[in-house]
Amino acid sequence: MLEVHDLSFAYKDQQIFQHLSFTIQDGEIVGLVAPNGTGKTTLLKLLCGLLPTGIDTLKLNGLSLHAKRIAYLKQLFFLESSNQLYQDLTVKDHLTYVKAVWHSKVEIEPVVESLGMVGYYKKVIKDLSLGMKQHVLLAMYIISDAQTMLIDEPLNGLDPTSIQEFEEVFLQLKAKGKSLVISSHQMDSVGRTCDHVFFLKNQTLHNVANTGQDMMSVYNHFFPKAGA
Ligand SMILES: Nc1ncnc2c1ncn2[C@@H]1O[C@H](COP(=O)(O)OP(=O)(O)OP(=O)(O)O)[C@@H](O)[C@H]1O
Repeated sequence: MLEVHDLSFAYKDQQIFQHLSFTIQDGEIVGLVAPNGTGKTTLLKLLCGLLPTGIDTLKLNGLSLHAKRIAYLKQLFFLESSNQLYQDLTVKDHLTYVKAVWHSKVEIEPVVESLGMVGYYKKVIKDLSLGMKQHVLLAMYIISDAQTMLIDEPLNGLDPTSIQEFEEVFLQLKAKGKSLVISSHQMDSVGRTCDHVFFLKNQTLHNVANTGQDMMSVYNHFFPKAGA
C-alpha cells in the first residue's frame, strides 16, 4: 500500500501541488489525468524520490521514503520515458539488467514472446521505433516484478492492437496484486483499466472511482474547453 500524506511541491516559484493526501491499495490501478503541463510526471517523480518531499509524506508498505529509502525504492519501478533507455545497448541488455538489479524471478523469454518482441530482442535501442521502445519499457516493468509500478504515458506511439495488449498486461499485473499508477491522456483506456482516476486540477487531486461512467465526460467536467 502506498500512503501519501500532505504532499506539497513547487518548482522555484511555481506551485504544483498543495496538501495532497491519498492511499493506493495493492491490486489497484490508478489513472493520473490532467492537461499537459499540470504535474502528472512531477507527481510520479515525487512518489519515487526523484524530487524532494517532507519527512513523513511517503510510505510504501509501511516503509518511509525518508527513513528507509533503499527498502522503499526496492519495491517500486519507474522509468520516466523511453528516451531514458541506453541507445547503444540492446533490448536483451536492458531486460537482463532489470532482472538482476531487482533480483526478480520473472523469466525474460516468455515476456519477450508474449509482447511480440522476439524480432527485435537483440537490436540496440537506437534502431527501434517509439512503439517498440514502449514495449521494451513495459517488459522492464513486468520483469522487475516490483510491487508498485509508476508508468508515465505508456500508450504513446502504440498501434490499436498494442494498446489492447498493454491493457491486458495492466490487468494481469493488477490480478497479481501489483499497484499501478498510470498517467494517460487516453480516456477510453483509462475507463477500461483504472479502478480510480486522479484528476489533477488547481494544485490538488480529485479522486474519482471508476463505476463505468464515460471518463471523457468526467474529463470535460473538470477541464471544460475554452468558451464552453
Ligand atoms: N525541472 C523542472 N523545473 C522547472 N519546472 C518544471 C520542471 N519540470 C516540469 N516543470 C513544470 O512543471 C509543470 C508540470 O510539469 P509536468 O511535466 O509534471 O506536467 P505533465 O502533467 O506531466 O505534462 P504532460 O502531459 O505534457 O506530460 C509544467 O508547468 C512544467 O513546465
